[in-house]
Parts: sequence; C-alpha cells; structure tokens
Amino acid sequence: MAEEKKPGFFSRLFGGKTAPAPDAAAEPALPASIAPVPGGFGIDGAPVRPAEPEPAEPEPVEARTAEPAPAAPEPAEAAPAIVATPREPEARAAEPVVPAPAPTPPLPPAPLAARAVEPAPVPPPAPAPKQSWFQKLKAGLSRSSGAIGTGIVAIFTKRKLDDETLEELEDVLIQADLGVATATAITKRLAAGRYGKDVTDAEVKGVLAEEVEKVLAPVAAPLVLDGALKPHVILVVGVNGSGKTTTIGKLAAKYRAEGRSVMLAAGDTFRAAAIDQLKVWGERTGVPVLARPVGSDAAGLAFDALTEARAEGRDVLMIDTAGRLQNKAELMAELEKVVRVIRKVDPTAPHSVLLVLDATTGQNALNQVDVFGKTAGVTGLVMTKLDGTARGGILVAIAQKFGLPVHFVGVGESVDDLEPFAARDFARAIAGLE
Ligand SMILES: Nc1nc2c(ncn2[C@@H]2O[C@H](COP(=O)(O)OP(=O)(O)OP(=O)(O)O)[C@@H](O)[C@H]2O)c(=O)[nH]1
Repeated sequence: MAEEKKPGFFSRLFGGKTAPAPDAAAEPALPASIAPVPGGFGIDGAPVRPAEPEPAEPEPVEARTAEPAPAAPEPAEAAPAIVATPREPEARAAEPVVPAPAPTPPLPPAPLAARAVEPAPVPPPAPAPKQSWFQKLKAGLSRSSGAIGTGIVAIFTKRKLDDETLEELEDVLIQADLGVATATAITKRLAAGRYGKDVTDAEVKGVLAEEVEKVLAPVAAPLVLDGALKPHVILVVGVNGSGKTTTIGKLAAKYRAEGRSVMLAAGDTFRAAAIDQLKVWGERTGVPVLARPVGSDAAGLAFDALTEARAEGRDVLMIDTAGRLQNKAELMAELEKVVRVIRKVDPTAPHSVLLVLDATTGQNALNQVDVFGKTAGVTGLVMTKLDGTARGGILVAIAQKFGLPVHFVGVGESVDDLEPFAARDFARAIAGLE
C-alpha cells in the first residue's frame, strides 16, 4: 500500500498547488467484496459452490470438551491476607546473668520531638479501588498520550502559534500514527482561531480530543448479535499473535455473563498451543470448545461446529482461525474456504467477521485492514494491545481511511480488559484529558 504523503504545510493551510490531504469523505469506497451482501458477507464475489466436497462426510470430532456447568460466579475479591505480626520475644528465662553495670547518671529528658513515641498501629492496606473502564483505557493509552503530550508541551512552552510550531505539532501527531488527514485537521483548526497568539498545551489537547472524536464517532459501533440466529456465527481473523484467541475468550466470558449460550471452534489447527489456549478459555468461561488435532482441516471443523451449534440451538458460535500473513495467498485462500464451507450449513454465515488488529504494529495495521477486508469480508474491527504501544493513534488513521465499525478495544490480557469501543473515551484518553 502506498505510503501516505505529507503535503507541504503552507499548501495545506492556505491552499496551493499541492494536493490537499486526503479527505475521509473522498476516500475510495470499500471494495464491493467487503460490503456485506444481502444474506451474507462478500468474500470474493464468487457464487457459492453447491457441491463442495470438503465437508460431505464430517470428520468425527476428536476432542470436544464436555459442556461444563454454567459459568460459576466470579470468585469474590480475595480478602486481604491477615499477616500475623511476630510478637516480641518474651523475656528469656535462662539468659546468662550479666553483672549489672555501674549506675550512670540519669540523662536529661529528651526534647519532646525526639522522644520515642509509641508507633500508631498501621492500618492494613485498603484494597485497591476497582478502576473504571475509562481509567483503565487512559492508563493503557498512557504511552500514546504521553508521547503526544510531551511533544505538545515541548512545542508550546513559551511559544506562539505560528507556522513553525504548527508544523512541529503536525509532525508529532503524524509520528503518533494519527494519520496526515487528522493531523492536518487539528493544526488547521488551531490556526483558524489562534494564529499568532499564545496557546496553552491544554487548549491544543482539547482541540486534539475534539477532532479525534469527530473521526471516531461514526465508526464506534457495538457488535450487535442477532438473537433470531441460532447461532450468530462470528469468524475471527487476523495475523499471527494479534490477539484473536484471547479476544474470543474475553467475548465468550461477556456473552456467558449476559446469559447467552456460546460455542467455540478451535479453527487455528496450525498450532497446538492455540488449540490448548482456546480450551483453557472454554474451561474458564464454561463454554464448550470443538477442537481437533493439529493439522486437521479447519474448514471441516468449522462445518461440524456450526452443524452442532445449530442442532443445540446455541446463540453464538465463535470460530478461531489460524494467524496468517496477509501476503500469503494460499493462507488467505484457506480462509475463503472456511467461509464457503460454513455457508453450506447456513448460507448467511458468517454473520460477523471480526478482524483483530494489534495496535503495536502501527502503520502495518492499515495494510492488514486492506487485505483482510478484501479477502475475508471483514465486518468490524477489534484493536488489542493498546496498552503496549505509543502507536494507539493508528486506530484514528484506520477509522479515517476505511470507516469500518470498531467494536472493541483491548488494553490488557485479562478477561475484563476488553470493552466496547467508545469514541469520546478514546479521544480524551489519547489526548491525555480527564
Ligand atoms: N498487553 C496485551 N496483551 C494482549 C492483549 N490481547 C492479547 N494479548 C496477548 O497477546 C498474545 C497473543 O494473543 P493470542 O490471542 O494468542 O493471539 P492470536 O492472534 O490468537 O495468535 P496466533 O494463535 O499466533 O494466531 C497473548 O500473549 C495475549 O495474552 C491486549 O489487549 N493487551
């Protein structure tokens, strides 16, 4: 994919020969293959083949974890451990007798402040208050907001808003992966009202948050499950290690907590560790996992999983897939096969195709959305690992460029570190505002 070219600052600010920065509205529409098609999701535009041989004889399921009992309620917060304070040893009876030293003259009383005071009993540490999601998001995004905030403060300390400072600000924003279009929108807006004036870093952050929210608000969309579908099939795709399996586990926990009946399919048949990882999430969340040995046919497994989930009237089936490099044609073709095959059971499946993106990959994530969008008919995004990077701004660039719904963001590995995406929270957190 072509690199975004940053046009000259003057041209962008006051108009000139240079082409203007890309405008979200003027972005080329998504390829038709990405757009949902009636009754299904465009994958490659090819008609569904009626007599695909692959799943004709569904393989017997080798490993299927027994349906565990409904998820046990979360264990209550562990009570703080009571730490026994060792007592002062009692006066020892058999101490050797030491001759009493010669009496010394009594010391004058110590000044009040210096006298040994009986230490006040130390109260046990209060359990850390549970962080709100915004606090967690803010903490997770602190590397991204820190990089931007430090840049803003460095630029605007004792300096006016002029061409030079605006140019420097734009560089900071582009380096934070926000994208040229958003960076330009922010500097333009600042220049419009405050050119030549002193400006505080708080003002700049305020404008940043507002502009970022404008870009993100249209894409912040919950993942809506269709209750009439039994099951609603969610196919989860993405490159290796982006967080697909973990995301499935976290979503399984959420859906179970909402009282939905869920099934998971361990479609990453390339890696034993991925299969085991999904089984662990299944046990943890009380959700059955359909799995087969490494090397099994992923499409056949998906077919069987859907057949079974249907027979059992499950609400949701989430299908994990092997991580694949977006530039490996044969792997992408295999993903298409999974989709073709599950459509034999339900021609409208998959009902959601979630692309899981690792925020730490920065600009590369743009390429992933492009390729997976064309190949797998991505219907929505999940961005993980916002806690591990200063490049969280990439979500803004992706929203600007593709306009695909963003359903969830992840800021950690544990089960409650994934939450629905909220544009305003994200915008304020990345700007470092409360
Ligand atoms: N810090 C952090 N780590 C995460 C987050 N989401 C997932 N991870 C971790 O990222 C690593 C990879 O996650 P997986 O879920 O195994 O990724 P995957 O896409 O299934 O990987 P493959 O099976 O290799 O395709 C694991 O160690 C996860 O715990 C997140 O939001 N923040």
